[in-house]
Amino acid sequence: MNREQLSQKIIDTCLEMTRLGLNQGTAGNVSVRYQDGMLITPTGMPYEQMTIDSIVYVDNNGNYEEGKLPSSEWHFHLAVYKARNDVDAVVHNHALNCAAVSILEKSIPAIHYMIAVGGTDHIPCVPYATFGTHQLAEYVYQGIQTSKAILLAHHGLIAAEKNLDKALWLAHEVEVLASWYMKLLATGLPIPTLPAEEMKIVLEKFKSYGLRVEE
Ligand SMILES: C[C@H](O)[C@@H](O)[C@@H](O)C(=O)COP(=O)(O)O
Ligand SMILES: [Zn+2]
Repeated sequence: MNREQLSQKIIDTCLEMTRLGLNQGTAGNVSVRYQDGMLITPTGMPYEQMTIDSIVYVDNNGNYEEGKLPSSEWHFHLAVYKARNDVDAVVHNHALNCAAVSILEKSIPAIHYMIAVGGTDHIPCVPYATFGTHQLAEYVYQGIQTSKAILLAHHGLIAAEKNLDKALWLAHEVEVLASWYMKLLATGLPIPTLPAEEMKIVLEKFKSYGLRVEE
């Protein structure tokens, strides 16, 4: 895809993220790897107002186009691309249940085999740091190496995948997992989790599972 097509795809992904109930207001941001950097949503702009000209190119050194302001979270988007060669798209949101679990500063354990969507047996929660900082990007850099989906304490979710469709799909799956976990926590009962051996089997099966969003 060329820059215009990728920019339109970013906007469509943002709008779909809101339609799925995964975000609100101007929270969240979306990027794709592009040339020697990435294309990313602008800061503080409602998704409905974005045009392809609003999307900002940021190079791998953090330089961006004059007259445009990229998302305040461009540091952590670049950190994801630096940490993982196997992903080309990043979605960040403040989805209700993901944010709720992140406020508890908890990772989501293996409550359901679908926890394997991130590539490991839990969805990690990285420590809190102020939005838009190098410290937050550093926590993201560490956490995203373990899992393609991570919670940011007292903030929200990051999901990274091969393309935007897959990244949004992953974000949606993790929000469902987070909603189950919040319901389970509310019961006050002990929460059983799947054993590590079973999760190893599921993780292996997921490598060739065919019903995930096509590339
Ligand atoms: C304060 C921001 O909303 C922050 O939470 C950021 O993480 C976010 O989600 C949206 O910021 P941008 O509009 O700068 O992408
Ligand atoms: Zn945010």
